Amino acid sequence: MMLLEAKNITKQFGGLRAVDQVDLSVMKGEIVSLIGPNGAGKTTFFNLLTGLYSPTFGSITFDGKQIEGQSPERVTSLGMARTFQNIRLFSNMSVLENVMLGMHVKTKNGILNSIFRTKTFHDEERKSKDKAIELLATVGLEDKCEEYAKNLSYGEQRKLEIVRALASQPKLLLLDEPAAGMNPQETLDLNQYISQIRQQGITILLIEHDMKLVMNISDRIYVLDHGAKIAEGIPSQIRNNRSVIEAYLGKGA
Ligand SMILES: Nc1ncnc2c1ncn2[C@@H]1O[C@H](COP(=O)(O)OP(=O)(O)OP(=O)(O)O)[C@@H](O)[C@H]1O
Repeated sequence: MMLLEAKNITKQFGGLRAVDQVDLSVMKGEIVSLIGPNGAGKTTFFNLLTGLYSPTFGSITFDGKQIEGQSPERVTSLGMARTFQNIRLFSNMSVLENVMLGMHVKTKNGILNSIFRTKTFHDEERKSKDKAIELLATVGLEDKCEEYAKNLSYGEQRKLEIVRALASQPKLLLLDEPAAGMNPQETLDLNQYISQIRQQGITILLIEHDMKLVMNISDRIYVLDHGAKIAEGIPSQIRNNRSVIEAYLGKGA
């Protein structure tokens, strides 16, 4: 079943076409990677999917609904969550609070329940807290609930960002360079963790520069260069694709 279908997506910044007529689709349950040299348009494409930018042209269908140009809050509430290339945690809040904030979109607590601190409010808070601890335990961070996010190691902060995204119970998780700055062991752990997330029924779209991780984990790969899609296929097809090799290494490679 198709979960995400982007058609003819184009984003123009003044004279620059950062994304140029890209078609991309993701089936439910897949792990799909989006790769390409620096400046290829990958993050811009994520920003278009998640509502941070509106496309200049093109349509995006997610879980049967048109979402192009919708607000990030609306897109999150429909079941899409993401992490960022540069970690965006609330560094002066605790690990637990960071995850609970990610959950906010799904809790039933309305403004009145929050103001009057009703029984519903307390019940919901308790449920959210238990769920957050359960999620943190999947990455071994349950003992660090009360730590400030800023005191976690870099690898732990990356994991916390993923957990926070998962807290909104997404159907589709977008990961923007999750292995950036990780050592080989942390990258191996991440590989396993992403596979576990998929086993829970969550579909994954990944931007990543670590080719070992990409080739290992992806069902399919899309390659962008200068905003345009230059290849798509399974890992073995992409590894041997002439245009892809040239995009990374230059013509004559
Ligand atoms: N808000 C913006 N305004 C103007 N130009 C932008 C904007 N955002 C991105 N760009 C430009 O669009 C192009 C694509 O950038 P983008 O960050 O999407 O590439 P990327 O593939 O994610 O690169 P990297 O791998 O280095 O993160 C670049 O030339 C960038 O300078």
